[in-house]
Amino acid sequence: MTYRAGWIHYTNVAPILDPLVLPPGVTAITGVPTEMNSALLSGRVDIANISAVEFIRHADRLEALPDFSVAVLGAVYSVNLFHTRPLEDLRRVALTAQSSMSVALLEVLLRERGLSPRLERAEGEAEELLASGYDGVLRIGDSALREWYGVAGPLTPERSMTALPNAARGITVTDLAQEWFALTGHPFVFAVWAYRKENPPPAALLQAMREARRQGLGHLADVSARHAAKLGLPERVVQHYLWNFRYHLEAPDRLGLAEFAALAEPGHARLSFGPRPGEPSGLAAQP
Ligand SMILES: C=C(O[C@@H]1C=C(C(=O)O)C=C[C@H]1O)C(=O)O
Repeated sequence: MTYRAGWIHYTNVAPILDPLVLPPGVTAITGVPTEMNSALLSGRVDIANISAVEFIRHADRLEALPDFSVAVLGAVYSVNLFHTRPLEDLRRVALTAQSSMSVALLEVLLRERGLSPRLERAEGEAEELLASGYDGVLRIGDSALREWYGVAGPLTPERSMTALPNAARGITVTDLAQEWFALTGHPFVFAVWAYRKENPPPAALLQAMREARRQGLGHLADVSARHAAKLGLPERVVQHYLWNFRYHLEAPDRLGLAEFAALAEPGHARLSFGPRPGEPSGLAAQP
């Protein structure tokens, strides 16, 4: 029987997905996070890298791979609130329909500051939406990275990624993962690789994914060069962007995930993870 995968194929997953050779009997489709979240939950695919908040919300039905994540400690550069007023004065914020995780993160961050602007779904370029009456716009993924660089760039020999300004032309960019780090001191996990508990992936797929990640991270300059050309961004930007991700769901990532789960979805079911490589079976330890 065929095992069906669903991949969110943003640039941040390229170090795992670009070199991936699917084993026989496994097929794959691609889409944005909200599409892959619903494809997994409705049974159209058997495994997907999904918004971590959906894994938390459906922890009774889903299990996650123990060693795969899209996480960061500090800035992420591609989950951004673009705004024209200070956070405290925001009235209307446009949310992207592509994301479930960043919306949940924004809600937690606003709640922690006692803020409650109106949140509405609206698609389009951040600058256009800001010109059309929104004072905040949440964007994720490749377009958010590009739009961030449009505000913060250009990179010069003297100015590294971390020295770029976070405001220009009246637009401030607030990086939500950086805000999470300021609040908790922990990494933020955007995505995990989840499957329905009764239908775990074949060992050959796991092996292929781990091999692909080794290849991708081992040749990060090549992966970055390819994607920099596609995105129209300098190689140095994409290299820093990709180097900055944490792809192994390590102990600090799980701590951040558990902390987010407690804040965003109190009362959620216990999170379960598949056996770590080399472990015979059963659930891996909780943080
Ligand atoms: C950091 C990002 O991570 C992605 C953001 C997601 C979301 O917001 O729901 C889901 C999967 C992640 O791969 C990004 O694409 O900018």
